[in-house]
Amino acid sequence: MQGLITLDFGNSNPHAGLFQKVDGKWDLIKVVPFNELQIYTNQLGMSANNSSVVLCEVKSREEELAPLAEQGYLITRVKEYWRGTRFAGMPVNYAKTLGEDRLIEAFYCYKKEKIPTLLIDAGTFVTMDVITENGFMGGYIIPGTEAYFSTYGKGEQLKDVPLTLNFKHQLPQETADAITESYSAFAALAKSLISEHKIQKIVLTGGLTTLWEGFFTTEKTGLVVEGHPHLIHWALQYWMTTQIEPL
Ligand SMILES: Nc1ncnc2c1ncn2[C@@H]1O[C@H](COP(=O)(O)OP(=O)(O)O)[C@@H](O)[C@H]1O
Ligand SMILES: CC(C)(COP(=O)(O)O)[C@@H](O)C(=O)NCCC(=O)O
Repeated sequence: MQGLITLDFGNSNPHAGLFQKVDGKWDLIKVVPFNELQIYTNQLGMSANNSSVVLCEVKSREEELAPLAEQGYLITRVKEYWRGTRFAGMPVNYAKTLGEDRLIEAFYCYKKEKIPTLLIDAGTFVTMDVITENGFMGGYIIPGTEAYFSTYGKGEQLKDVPLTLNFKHQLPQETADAITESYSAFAALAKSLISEHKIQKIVLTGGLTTLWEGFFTTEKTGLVVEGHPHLIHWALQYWMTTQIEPL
């Protein structure tokens, strides 16, 4: 058996993807919180003898990573291959400060989709990136719902309004709706990107995927909208096995 552990160290919820190559084909066996990784590698018979590790980090967690290095795992880091301008043949029209998560997911879309794609990773922050046959074209960083709605804590009459993430997609006529529905301003930004860049496909990932799906399914746009819950792990697996070492 050959294994690959993909690590996504985002701003919250660091997690790991456990891949195994079975009959020449890579399967994602499980995605687990990083602090439970050891339990599952033991269960699945994965070790430094048969598996390697690939890491995408937006937030450094060196101390938590140390035990893996001590066990002898070879850790490939996306950051060591990202020097700006181009990444594995993909032109990148963005500063070198581009987050590794955005980079690696965009690379996957660039290679797999071949049509103008809007990639939305709705996590702690929401990123909205445009990928075309010309590469990574740029994108926005907007607050995730937790960060966004915490702003209302500054308003005396707004701070205690109970909110549910239930969108009505209508002109609000009471306070809770007026706050909640305002988040759809970001969906309006996505829609303007769609027309400006002739987007044919939207790829959604991250913890808030379902919420974002709701923004696009209320309209008949003719666009393909695809939820890809473990995009980051598949993107890391794809990059690792095609660009770094054909495992
Ligand atoms: N199952 C879920 N249902 C609703 N919200 C979720 C769920 N899982 C995560 N979230 C929300 O998604 C955000 C984190 O998304 P995630 O993609 O895990 O983060 P990161 O971008 O840091 O990796 C948080 O705001 C959290 O509230
Ligand atoms: C934009 C992000 C905060 C998103 O991180 P996430 O919410 O997925 O953890 C991350 O990609 C990041 O820190 N980027 C660096 C700045 C940039 O991409 O321009």
